[in-house]
Amino acid sequence: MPASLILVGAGKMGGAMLEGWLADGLPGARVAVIDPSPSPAMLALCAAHGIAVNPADPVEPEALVLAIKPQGLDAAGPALAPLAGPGTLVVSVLAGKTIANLKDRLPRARAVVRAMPNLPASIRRGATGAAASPETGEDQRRTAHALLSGIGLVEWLDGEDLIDAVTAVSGSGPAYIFLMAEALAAAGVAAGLPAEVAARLARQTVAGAGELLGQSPEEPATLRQNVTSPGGTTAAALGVLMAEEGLAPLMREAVAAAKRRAGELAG
Ligand SMILES: NC(=O)C1=CN([C@@H]2O[C@H](COP(=O)(O)OP(=O)(O)OC[C@H]3O[C@@H](n4cnc5c(N)ncnc54)[C@H](OP(=O)(O)O)[C@@H]3O)[C@@H](O)[C@H]2O)C=CC1
Ligand SMILES: O=C(O)[C@@H]1CCC=N1
Repeated sequence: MPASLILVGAGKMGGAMLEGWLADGLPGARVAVIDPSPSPAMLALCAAHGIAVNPADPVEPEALVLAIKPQGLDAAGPALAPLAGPGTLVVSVLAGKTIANLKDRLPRARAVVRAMPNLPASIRRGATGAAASPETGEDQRRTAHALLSGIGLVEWLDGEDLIDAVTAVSGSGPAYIFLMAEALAAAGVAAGLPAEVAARLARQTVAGAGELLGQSPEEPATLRQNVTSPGGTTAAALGVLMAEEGLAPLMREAVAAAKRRAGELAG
C-alpha cells in the first residue's frame, strides 16, 4: 500500500474505492481527499478515519488517484499537474480518458495506470481492468496492484486498448444487474404481487444468485441449468429470455453502446 495517497474526486466511485481501501486496512492518516463538495457521508467517513479533506497545500503523494468525471479533466488539469511528479503513481479511473490524454494534462507524470473498477469496490467485491504506461516501474505496478486487488478482482491488460470494453462490461455492469432487480420486481407486480413483496423478493433473488455465483466453482450456465427443471417454469421463462431476439442480442447492443460512448469520452 502507498505511504501517501491523494484521492481526487470523492463521489460515487472515488468514495466506493476509499471505503474498500479503508476496509482493506489502508490507514486514513496516509490519505487526503480533494473534492469541492464532499457529501456529508464522505465527510463523516473522513473524520472517522482521520483523513484530511481539501488540505491547503497538498504535496506530491506516492499515489494520486483520479476519480473525477472525464468531462472535468481539462478544468482540473492545472490544479492536479503539480501533484503528479515523475515519481508519482497516477491511477485514473476516468472512463474513456487515455494514458496519453492523462499525460497531456499531467506533463511531469510518467507512471500512469488507467484502471476501470466498479461500484462493489466499496465492499471489496469489485472487478477492475487495468493497464500501465511503459514508464511504470515494478514497485509502482506492485503498489497499483495492492490498491486495486484490495478492492476486488484485478485483470491486468497488455495494453489499454481493451479498457473501453472493460468499461462497458464490468465498469457499467453493476447497473445492468441493478436494472435486472428493478425489472424483475416490476414483472412481479404485473404478475399480481404487492409492490413491496415483489421488491424484497427480487432484491434477495439477485443478491442471493450473485453470492452463489461468487462462491460456487460452477459455471454460470451450470447454475442456470440447476434452476431449470425439465418442462418446468424456468424453462418457460428462459424460452423468452434466450430466444433469438432475447437477452443476448440486447446485452450485446447495450455493451456496444457503452463501449462506443467510452471512445467518445477520450480526448
Ligand atoms: N460510478 C461508477 O460506478 C464508476 C465510475 N467510474 C469513473 O469514476 C469517475 C467518477 O464517476 P462518479 O463517481 O460516478 O462521479 P461523481 O460525480 O459521483 O464523482 C465525481 C466527484 O468529483 C468531484 N470533482 C469535480 N471536479 C473536481 C476537481 N476539480 N477536483 C476534485 N474533485 C472534483 C465531484 O464534485 P461535484 O459533484 O461537486 O462536481 C464529485 O464529487 C468518472 O470518471 C467515471 O468514469 C469508473 C468506474 C465505475
Ligand atoms: O457511467 C459511466 O460513465 C461510468 C463509467 C463506468 C460506470 N460508470
